[in-house]
Amino acid sequence: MSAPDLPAAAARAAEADAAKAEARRSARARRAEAARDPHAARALRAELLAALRTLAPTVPGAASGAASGPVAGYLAIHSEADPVPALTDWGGPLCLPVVPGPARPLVFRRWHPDDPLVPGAFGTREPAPEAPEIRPALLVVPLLAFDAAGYRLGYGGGFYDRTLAQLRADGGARPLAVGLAYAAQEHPGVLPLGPHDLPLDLIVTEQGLRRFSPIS
Ligand SMILES: Nc1nc2c(c(=O)[nH]1)N(C=O)[C@@H](CNc1ccc(C(=O)N[C@@H](CCC(=O)O)C(=O)O)cc1)CN2
Ligand SMILES: Nc1ncnc2c1ncn2[C@@H]1O[C@H](COP(=O)(O)OP(=O)(O)OP(=O)(O)O)[C@@H](O)[C@H]1O
Repeated sequence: MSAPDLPAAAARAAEADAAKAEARRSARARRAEAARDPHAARALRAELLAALRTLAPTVPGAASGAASGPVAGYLAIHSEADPVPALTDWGGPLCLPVVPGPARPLVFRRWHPDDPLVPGAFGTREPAPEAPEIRPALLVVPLLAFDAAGYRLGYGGGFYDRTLAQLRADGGARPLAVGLAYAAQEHPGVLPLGPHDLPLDLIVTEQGLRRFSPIS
C-alpha cells in the first residue's frame, strides 16, 4: 500500500514516528557533545542535588512540605547525564528501574550505591531480584530530548510513558517526574508527540531547574 492510501490516522502516526527518529538522531549527537564538558557535568550534579533537597525532603535539614519517599534514579548508559553522584550526596532512600519485559511498565527495586547489581535489559544494570520492590515518590528520568512544554523523547521503548501513566493512575500519591539532561538536549520547537506521551513535571539541566506543572 502506498502512503496516500493509508488511513489518515495511520499516516499521521507514521509521520510522527519518522519525526521522532530524526529528533532522536540529532539529540543523540547533541547529548554526546554536551557530555564531553566536565563543567557541565559538575554543574548538573550541583543542580540535581539542590533540586532533590527542595523536592524530596526526606532527610533532616531539607525543606518541608513536598512528597517524601524513595527517589528513583537510573544508571547512566550511552552519554546520559549521570544522576548517581547527586543521589549519593543527597543521602535519602533510592531505587532503580527494572525492565520486567517488553511493553510493560518499569518496576523499581530498592538500591543503595554499595549494593550489588545484575545485568538488565538493553545493556542496563539493575538491583538483584531479592531487593524489595518499592514505589518511588520522585523519579529522575533519563532522556534523549525534551521540549519547552516538558515533553520528552527516550529510546523508543515507551517504558517511562507506561510507568508514569500507571503511577499517576494507581490511586497513590502522585510521584514527581524530574527529567535530567544537558541544556543542549532541548529540542528546538515542539517535539513530535504520540498519543501516550506524558509531560515531565520538571527538568534539571546544568542551567537550573525548570517547572512545567503546578505542584500542590
Ligand atoms: N540508564 C537508563 N536506564 C534505563 C532506561 C534508560 O533510558 N536509561 N530505560 C528507559 O526506558 C529503561 C530501559 N530501557 C532501555 C531501552 C532502550 C535502550 C537502548 O539503549 N536502546 C538502544 C537500542 C538497543 C537495541 O535495539 O537493542 C539505542 O537506542 O541505542 C536502553 C534502555 C530502564 N532503565
Ligand atoms: N501508556 C502506554 N500504553 C501503551 N503503549 C504505550 C504507552 N506509552 C507508550 N506506549 C508505546 O510505546 C512505544 C514507544 O513510545 P515512545 O516513542 O514514546 O517511547 P520513548 O518515550 O521514547 O521511550 P522510553 O519511555 O522507554 O524512554 C509506542 O509504540 C507507544 O505507543
